[in-house]
Amino acid sequence: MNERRRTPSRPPGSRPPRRKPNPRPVDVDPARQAALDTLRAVRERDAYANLVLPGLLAQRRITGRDAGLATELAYGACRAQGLLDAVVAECSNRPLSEVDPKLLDALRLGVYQLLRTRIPAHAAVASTVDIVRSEAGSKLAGFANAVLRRAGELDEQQWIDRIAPDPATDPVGHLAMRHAHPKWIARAFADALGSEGDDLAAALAADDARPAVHLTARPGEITADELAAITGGDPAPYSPYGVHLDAGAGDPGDLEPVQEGFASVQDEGSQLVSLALTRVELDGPDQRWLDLCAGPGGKAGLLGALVTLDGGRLDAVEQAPHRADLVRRVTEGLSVSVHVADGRDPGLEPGYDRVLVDAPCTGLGALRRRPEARWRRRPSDVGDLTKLQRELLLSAVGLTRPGGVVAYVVCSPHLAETEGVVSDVLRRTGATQLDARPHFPGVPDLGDGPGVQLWPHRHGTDAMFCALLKVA
Ligand SMILES: C[S@@+](CC[C@H](N)C(=O)[O-])C[C@H]1O[C@@H](n2cnc3c(N)ncnc32)[C@H](O)[C@@H]1O
Repeated sequence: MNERRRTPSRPPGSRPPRRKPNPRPVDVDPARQAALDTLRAVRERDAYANLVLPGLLAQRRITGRDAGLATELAYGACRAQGLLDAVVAECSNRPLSEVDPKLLDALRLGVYQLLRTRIPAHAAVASTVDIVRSEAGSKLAGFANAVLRRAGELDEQQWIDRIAPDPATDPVGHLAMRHAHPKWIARAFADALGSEGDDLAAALAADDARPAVHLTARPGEITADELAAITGGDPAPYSPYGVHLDAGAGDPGDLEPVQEGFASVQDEGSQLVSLALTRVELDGPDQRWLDLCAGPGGKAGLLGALVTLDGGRLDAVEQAPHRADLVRRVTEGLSVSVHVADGRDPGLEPGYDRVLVDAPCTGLGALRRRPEARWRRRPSDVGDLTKLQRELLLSAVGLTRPGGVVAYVVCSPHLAETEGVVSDVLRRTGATQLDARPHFPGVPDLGDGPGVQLWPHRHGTDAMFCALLKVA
């Protein structure tokens, strides 16, 4: 409040001054408020949108179409943040750094509705301005109104034409803006694909779309056909254990087979790389398997079920105790032992027949499943991670018997995390790299090998990488 206009204090015993009636209370739409609160939690607390929003919806009893709208707005605005900010910056008379962060969250939500939904422009503007007015008063509501009206003068394509770099001189920068990715990530995709054109555009577009939920039918418990029939999903195209559900299907955790442990939520790519490890022909024993980075247990659940059916055993190593607990829960009843240890020196007896290293990575291959991740990751993350990846893979090779096999997996197509790590470890050990492609039967477009890079736009999976190493 302005100091100079402060009301003088009232003399003792006098009647309190009549209060001005409050301005008309603003009806704030609960779906949009939930979306906005999610954006705030992501920005203020580094929260994960897909953990925050379901909690808010349950707490506020937002269901049905409203829940669908809140989800579309929250996840969509998180994904598109860089593009939305560029448009806000164009429409604002002050630099973004001077816009109050809470107001910026609301503007992102408004611009998202204008550019990327079919919500009529007047409703997108009015609902956002209402929220700003209810929280911050008329002055900022006026600012929001002015920015959003300007943003609504062009559609998404026209904004891209105006603000994205020229495709002739900066094709990667152009596609990065068009598909709302940071340029360094678009660059990493371009390097892995060997394309700065249509293939890159298709990869970024697929990465920007809301993905289908994939389930794994637990081997020995239920078949993929049975699981598809129960859940109303479709059997997956490549994994014999996979089922795809619609992107908009409700919370898969509520499905009975998932609650009963017959099925788990797992990207089909994650199933395929686990299966590739099991499909390599081995001479000699095949009873001791190891998962060196097991939490939260997606791959350990599948490998554990398969090795149990074969009469063998899986050791599952995880450094973080709470994630090791998740692995224990997923693998209950299977021949699996969970160890809380550092995979670089887990203190286990060497001589494993098959070893999986699903190393911590940038996660650039699963950005479509984590709405805010692309704006949170930094290029500097890559260096620290590749060092850890190399150390874990070296440890895995050391723990594997001669003639045994190691699968090195990351959910990233970044060449430093994929081929860079593998070629370095091959150089330092006597291991040889196998052609992984025959171990992905029926999967098309696997490139020149020997490693396999899966892609959302080609395979409908996360962009997982898999290299298979035979130990000398
Ligand atoms: C990519 S995730 C593994 C995902 C898991 N395989 C699945 O399918 O659910 C990598 C895991 O490695 C764990 N981790 C990180 N550093 C580790 C280390 N030095 N040794 C063992 N595990 C580690 C992380 O806590 C994380 O749970």
